[in-house]
Amino acid sequence: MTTRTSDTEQPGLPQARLLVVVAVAPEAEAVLRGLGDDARPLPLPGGVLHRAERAGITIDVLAAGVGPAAAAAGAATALALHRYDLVVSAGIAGGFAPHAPIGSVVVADAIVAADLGAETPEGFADVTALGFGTVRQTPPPAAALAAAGALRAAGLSVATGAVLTVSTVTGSAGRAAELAARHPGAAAEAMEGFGVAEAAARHGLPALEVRAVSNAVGPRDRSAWRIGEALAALTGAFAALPYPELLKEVHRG
Ligand SMILES: O=C(O)c1cccc(C(=O)CC[C@H]2O[C@@H](n3cnc4c(=O)[nH]cnc43)[C@H](O)[C@@H]2O)c1
Repeated sequence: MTTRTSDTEQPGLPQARLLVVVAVAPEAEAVLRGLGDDARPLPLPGGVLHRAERAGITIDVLAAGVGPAAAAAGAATALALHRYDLVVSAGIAGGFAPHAPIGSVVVADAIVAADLGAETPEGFADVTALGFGTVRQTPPPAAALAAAGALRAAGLSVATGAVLTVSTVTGSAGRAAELAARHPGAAAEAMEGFGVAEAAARHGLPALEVRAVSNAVGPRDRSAWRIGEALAALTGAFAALPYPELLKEVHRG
């Protein structure tokens, strides 16, 4: 039988738990460095969770793979096997100019599936406009605000706005302009947030998205990606997030 409690949990005194879902191992390592690097591995079907403790809170980090499907499958697996209070999608991202320059950290105020829909003669129609499904998950506003405030207080360059989830990395100015026009004020583009947030929603849990910007959304220029800089910003963000406050806001909401 599957159990949803951990070996660290006291009966009658459930420990607060957070699940962080990233795409690839270097992102998981960056997050874990921010948490203090004392994580231990726990097997999970199709992957490995790395469990850290911070401020009395259990934080599990999972590298679930690139793209919304892998992210949703990984998150759903962890959520089925363990109890969590909050889920965070994290990693590197493309930033929309001028809101989110390279090296900045983006805290999502909306997590939007930006290419889930159909092309029509009148242009793109998302699945909500087509009459089924949703393309937007909204992080708890107070928790997102608390996260952004703490990151700013720690000296990080922080932007807030929608983080778009796409299945194809934008590689042209035309596509960047089209996305920006459809989602005014969008701060970043990545490939996993909506999958993670959908999995969380199925379990009745809130989700945040925290991204460090490695490149500008626009014409493809691999030489301009600053992955090391973004991973360092991700480490800084996970060292500075106010975990007890986030969980308090989530439980209050
Ligand atoms: O274009 C390339 O050659 C290339 C080289 C290395 C990595 C990639 C990726 O597509 C990584 C995708 C991975 O990183 C996130 N990410 C980072 N920047 C963006 C972006 O501008 N648009 C979408 N996703 C981005 C994403 O969440 C994936 O996990 C490409």
